[in-house]
Order: sequence, then structure tokens, then C-alpha cells
Amino acid sequence: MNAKVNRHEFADRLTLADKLAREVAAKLDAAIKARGKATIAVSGGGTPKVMFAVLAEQEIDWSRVTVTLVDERWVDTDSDRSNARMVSSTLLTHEARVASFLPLFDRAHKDDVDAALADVGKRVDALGSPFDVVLLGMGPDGHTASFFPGGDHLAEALDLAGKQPVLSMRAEGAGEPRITLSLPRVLDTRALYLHIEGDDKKDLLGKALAGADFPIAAVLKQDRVPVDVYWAP
Ligand SMILES: O=C1O[C@H](COP(=O)(O)O)[C@@H](O)[C@H](O)[C@H]1O
Repeated sequence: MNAKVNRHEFADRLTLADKLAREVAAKLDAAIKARGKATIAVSGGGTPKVMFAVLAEQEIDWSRVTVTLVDERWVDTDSDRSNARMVSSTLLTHEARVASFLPLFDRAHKDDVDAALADVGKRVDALGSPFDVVLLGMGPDGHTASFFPGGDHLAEALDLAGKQPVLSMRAEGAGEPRITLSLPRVLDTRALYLHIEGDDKKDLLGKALAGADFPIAAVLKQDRVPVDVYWAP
């Protein structure tokens, strides 16, 4: 089984940011018009920053939008490693400053990600399903969300029959412990985008599409939701 993969390539990163931001805003707007609200789960890291800045300026009814993360580094929000901090300073600004935000980091359990899973999982479940939009990124090691190669809970996280909405993840390449939505929760969306930049990531994606065993391959192999890949050099 393979996902339907639609590839969108752009001459430069600014053009990509503009096109993807407008596409995502249109999906959120359609969800608000159809159901009165919209949910979006976004990735962290560095790649989405410019696109988030453009998305934040789109004129939709952001007061009806809830934003959450697909994964988080288990660090407090004052850390420059915090995905929540990055999203707050890029996406939750301008027009989008009135959106609701559900973080995955839980300060009540700041020293123990595993102790937080039940509470955070309930909050994620309370968002309802499916998401309207999920935005994935990909690291240079082929991880997406916090599905890291060699991760201690990788098999559970990628289990399409798994019932846990969130799992912890520790891996050599991950830095600090992580929390991540599970693969079935990531795929439980009306629209799924993979945003990658640079020739190295394009090559890696090509290898994953050809069958190489990177974690991102699990997103490309499923048949639950098509994947729209946005790439610029
Ligand atoms: O650690 C993470 O890395 C990936 C990729 O980040 P990038 O900086 O290479 O774009 C990101 O998708 C994920 O959300 C984040 O936690």
C-alpha cells in the first residue's frame, strides 16, 4: 500500500511559503465555513518559520482555529529548542494571534515526559478528529514528527492499529526526550502536507519513496490520506 503523493516544487523558499500558506489558509477557511471551527497540527524545527509568518497574515477567522503541534522537545517554553516557542513567535502573531493553542509540553510534569502522556493525550483527544490540516517536516535523518530512527518507542508510534494519541520518544539524534503524536493520529486529518527544503532532503525523500527504511517512509506507505509534498531548493 502506498499513499497518493502529490509533489509541488518551487523555484525558491519564499514562493513555497506563499503558496503553502495560502493553501493551508484556504483549508482552514473551508473548515470554518463547513463546521464552524478548524484544527491544525503543525511541526516545529526551522523549516516552517517563514511559511508560518506568511500564514499568520492570512485573513481568515482565526478565533475559530485551534493550533497544536505534531511533536515537541521536552523543554520549557523559555528554551530556544521549544517548538511551542517557535510557533508562538511566528504563527500565533498578526491575524493569527487570536487562534487557540494547545501545547504538548506540560509544565506540571516538566521532568518526566512519560508522566504527562495521559493528560496531554486527553487534551489532544478533546480537539476531536479528524484534524483539518496536519503539517509535517522532515529531519536530515529521515525523521518526521518525533519518529526518530532508533527511537525507543518508534514501533509503537508507527503502529497503525495503535490507540495512544501521544507517545514519548528518546533517540540518540533527538537531543532531549520528545513527545509526539502517533502515526495514526497524524494521519487522522482531512489534509496532510510534508514541507521540506534543500537538495539533501529531496534526495532522502526519493530514497524513502523507493523503499528505504527511514521513519518518513511510514507516512508515504499508508493509504489513509494523500500526502502533498512541498519542496524548494
Ligand atoms: O526536531 C524536529 O525536527 C523536524 C525537522 O526540523 P527542520 O529544522 O529540519 O525543519 C521537525 O519537523 C520536528 O517538528 C521537530 O521537532
